Amino acid sequence: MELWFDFPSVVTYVLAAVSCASLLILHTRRRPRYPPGPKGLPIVGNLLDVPTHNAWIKYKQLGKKYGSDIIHFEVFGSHIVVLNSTTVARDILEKRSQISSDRTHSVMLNELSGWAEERNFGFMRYGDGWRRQRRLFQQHFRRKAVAQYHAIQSKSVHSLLNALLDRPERFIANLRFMAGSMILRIVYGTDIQPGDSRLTLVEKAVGTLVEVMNAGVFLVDVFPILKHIPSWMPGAGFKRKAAEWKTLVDDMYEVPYNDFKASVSLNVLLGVPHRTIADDEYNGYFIPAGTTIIANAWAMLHDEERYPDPETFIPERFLNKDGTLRSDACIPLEPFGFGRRICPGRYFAEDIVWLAIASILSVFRVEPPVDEHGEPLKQTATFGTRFLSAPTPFKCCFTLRYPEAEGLIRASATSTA
Ligand code: HEM
Repeated sequence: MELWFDFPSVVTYVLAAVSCASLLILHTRRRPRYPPGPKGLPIVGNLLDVPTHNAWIKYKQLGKKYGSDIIHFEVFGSHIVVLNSTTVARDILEKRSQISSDRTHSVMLNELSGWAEERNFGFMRYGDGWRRQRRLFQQHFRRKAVAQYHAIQSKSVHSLLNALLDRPERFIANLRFMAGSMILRIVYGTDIQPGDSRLTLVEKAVGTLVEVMNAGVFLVDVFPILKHIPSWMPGAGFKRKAAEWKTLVDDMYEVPYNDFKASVSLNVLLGVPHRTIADDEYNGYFIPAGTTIIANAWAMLHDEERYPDPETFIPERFLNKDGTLRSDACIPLEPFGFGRRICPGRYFAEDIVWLAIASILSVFRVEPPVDEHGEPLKQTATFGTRFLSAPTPFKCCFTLRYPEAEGLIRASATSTA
């Protein structure tokens, strides 16, 4: 794990030394029985064991190593618990949701970088304020309410098909534009064109969120008192960086545009961490109040017992021998989180993902590109290794399934424009 801090000043040293001394005292006390995990070092604990790249894969490997679906880390006295199976995640985040639905307050993220809790209830601490916001949101996005967006969703998908016909090589940009422009139509009734500068601004601002999440541990989150050191001091590089990020985030919130961000962060392999608000015991393990809980959705969806050979694309795994859908096949909910904080946008998301995939496949054959001998080029699926992982750029061809498809695509794009 990276420690994000540049050359410390004398003040920083003194503050850190005092806090380290307290941590050392705590460390030497009798240790409760936490879930298994790597043995940490004095004071810093598991700082060097918490992975920052491909964390979902490493958490699963550690779970196997310790023979447990639940693993534990301690960093500077703060506890982190990772849940690698759906059963454990349901037990802790659903059955005990009254104590496991809080969010961690991060000085770096929520105070210094502009991602204030009041700007997005996804960051809000568990309580009445969050409850009010969530209720309001759900009125517009619950299962029955999302039908009102189907016309806009169809219109966006029709424009997407048209864009795929004109610029198939830009398929990733086309998909991102569909998501962003659709949210704008729904929330503000605004139509935008590809390349709109506000869209670029939002993408940059969301990038800062990813950077904060990726950076590892910020000392200011371990010792919040450091937020008071002036930005010009040596050791305050994190404050200068945060000020840069905050400028972008503030700009984004100034334009009526920020809801776009929900649509760009689709691949949340580790969910959004929860935090516990009371001491708990699970299967004989102690989980103290204030523990950060990470649900490893990737590990759950790569469970070999549920999905044999999980890395291979085998759609038939969901079908009966006669080609009909298996009665126990269902859309896995793990990517949308758990319990009281489960993604309230999931019905909307499921509908648009289904509509886009079904529409693309009904008019296009999506295939790998071919080499000079007409043989399909072999491509390995690789993904980003850090928080919000997306597939690394790859090539594919969109070919019309039948000649009349072009007319259909053009006509539907014009009729819904
Ligand atoms: C495939 C698309 C999506 C995925 C995979 C996804 C995933 C997630 C996850 C993992 C969480 C955290 C859940 C937890 O804490 O346990 C979350 C929260 C949230 N999502 Fe989504 N999401 C998607 C689309 C959307 C959309 C389209 C919207 C808006 C229309 C949305 C709005 C929210 C909000 C407001 C929260 C915060 C909920 C809270 O903290 O109470 N999401 N999402």
